[in-house]
Amino acid sequence: MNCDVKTVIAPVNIAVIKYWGKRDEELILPLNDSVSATLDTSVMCAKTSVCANPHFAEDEIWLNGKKESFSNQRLQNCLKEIKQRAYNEKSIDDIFLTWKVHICSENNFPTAAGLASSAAGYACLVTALAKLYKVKSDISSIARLGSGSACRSVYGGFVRWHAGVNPDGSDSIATQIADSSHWPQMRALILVVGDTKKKISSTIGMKRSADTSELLKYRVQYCVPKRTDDISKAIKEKNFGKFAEITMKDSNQFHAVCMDSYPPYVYLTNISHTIIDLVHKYNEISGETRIAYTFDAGPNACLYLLENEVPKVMSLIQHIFPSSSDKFVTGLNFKEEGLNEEFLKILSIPIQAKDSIKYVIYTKVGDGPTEIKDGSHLLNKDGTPVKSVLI
Ligand SMILES: Nc1ncnc2c1ncn2[C@@H]1O[C@H](COP(=O)(O)OP(=O)(O)OP(=O)(O)O)[C@@H](O)[C@H]1O
Ligand SMILES: C[C@@](O)(CCOP(=O)(O)OP(=O)(O)O)CC(=O)O
Repeated sequence: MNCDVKTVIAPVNIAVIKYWGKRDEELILPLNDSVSATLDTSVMCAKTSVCANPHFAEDEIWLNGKKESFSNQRLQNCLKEIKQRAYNEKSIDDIFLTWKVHICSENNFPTAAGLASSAAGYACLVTALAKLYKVKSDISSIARLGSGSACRSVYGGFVRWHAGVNPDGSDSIATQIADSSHWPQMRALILVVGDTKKKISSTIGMKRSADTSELLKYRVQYCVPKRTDDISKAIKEKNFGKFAEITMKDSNQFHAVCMDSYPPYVYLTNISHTIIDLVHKYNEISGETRIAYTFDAGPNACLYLLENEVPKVMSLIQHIFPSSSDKFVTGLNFKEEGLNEEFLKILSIPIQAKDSIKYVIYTKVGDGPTEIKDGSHLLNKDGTPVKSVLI
């Protein structure tokens, strides 16, 4: 029994205008547009293999080496919708759509830890299924059914998710603002403060905010539309100062919405606040905005900055947040830079307890999902997971 295995890798994305709040829970339709940068798959990615066969008894999924239940509604919705699309497009024989599928996926970074694994994971799954069923049209609205933010990982570069107005969600899709080559100096440093599962998931948190926060209503109506247009313009014009200011203000407002919810909930820790303080002081001393921070539903910071700033910022982070790890920084290579004593004095941020930041991922803006054609599948031709992925 041989089947055609399709394998795809897909990126994470980190929003600069945050998606927070749904107008439809089942179709995962957001209250507002959002904007993100897609990060390079050579550093962080999900990898997914899929295959279908008339002899498979049931749909099966293995995630990070473990068999998981296929009863997950979001997973089922994605599969159902991609088959529907294939049927509408007449891209393959109808009989193929009745066969059960096997799916095997793994992330090369922690799952469910606020590092956008669901975004990379569902973008990867839906793209792999689209390859399997030869679906050619835009699939961002199908990735959206897995996790809202996943629709932005379907494209590389800088991406906007349009909230849309149609009740069926047909216009709630992602489009590219600029591709990955547009702003080649743009870099991201992910400062991992905690990589354990968060107490309040994004799904639960944003529901509570949509139900109770007055500030969220104000944000959706008055702040996000202007910010979204302004940041798209800043990206197109490569205006880092503007890009950074909007990014930080939007992150701060999102976390203020969490506090404005009832009961309130908090994702940022003291270390997150020290990072915020550090960035503002750094920018102030520099006389211009050279670093932006943004925080998702967790304590980890994503710093956006330009490549020429990386050596200094990285040395500073290693100085303020000492580590006992010899693998403190992973990802792209960079040169160390000596720190100026005078600069440290003016900065006056105290050195933090060892390992307050667990590790740093250094990456850049990258492309969308890509099919892997070198044969390094996660499924064997008989649909069983390859041995090395099982734990
Ligand atoms: N590679 C993958 N393939 C399929 N599903 C995945 C994959 N990776 C993650 N998921 C799904 O996403 C869930 C984790 O999503 P969750 O939103 O809790 O965490 P996160 O995406 O890491 O954090 P955040 O959305 O706040 O950035 C997993 O439990 C799983 O259902
Ligand atoms: C803070 C965020 O990262 C929230 C992401 O929320 P999810 O996309 O994980 O939520 P669901 O649609 O319920 O799966 C902001 C963002 O990525 O825009």
